[in-house]
Amino acid sequence: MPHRILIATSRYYEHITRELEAGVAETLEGEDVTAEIIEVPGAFEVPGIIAMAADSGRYDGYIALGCVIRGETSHYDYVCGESARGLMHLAVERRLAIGYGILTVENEQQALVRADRKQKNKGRDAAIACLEMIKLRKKFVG
Ligand SMILES: Nc1c(NC[C@H](O)[C@H](O)[C@H](O)CO)[nH]c(=O)[nH]c1=O
Ligand SMILES: CC(=O)[C@@H](O)COP(=O)(O)O
Repeated sequence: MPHRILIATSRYYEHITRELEAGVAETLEGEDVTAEIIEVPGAFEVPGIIAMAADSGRYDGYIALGCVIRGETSHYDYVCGESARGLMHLAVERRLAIGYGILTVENEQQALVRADRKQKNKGRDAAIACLEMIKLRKKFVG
């Protein structure tokens, strides 16, 4: 039975998140999984859509993708902090297998390097984490 993965992706910096998605897709290739992408406006909405999807019971794991670039105000801190806190809450309180692929960076150049499959490829890291947490969850939760 293939593992069912939901990729919850922010469209706020689409040219960045598309590259993260490509890193995820490359990593999942050849794995016994099915993957579905759902889009949200920004990183702030990612935990909420995963919570809603988790209520369906249709997925074994989740990959959260996004890109948050610091602006002039404290908004960056809230978007980064609350999206991370929301995902951690889901992982711990609802035992969800989540790979974290939301970039939190100072500028676009830092984001490009981290999304690029030939450089830091953070999409791959998030996919690997999700796969490993799905397997570990089956060991402890069933
Ligand atoms: N500035 C960034 C945002 N801001 C938007 C929020 O995530 C949210 O969609 C909005 O406040 C409406 O609820 N989102 C990112 O993903 N990246 C940013 O750099
Ligand atoms: C991360 C953000 O929300 C940021 O892009 C918003 O920019 P600003 O703080 O200049 O309003």
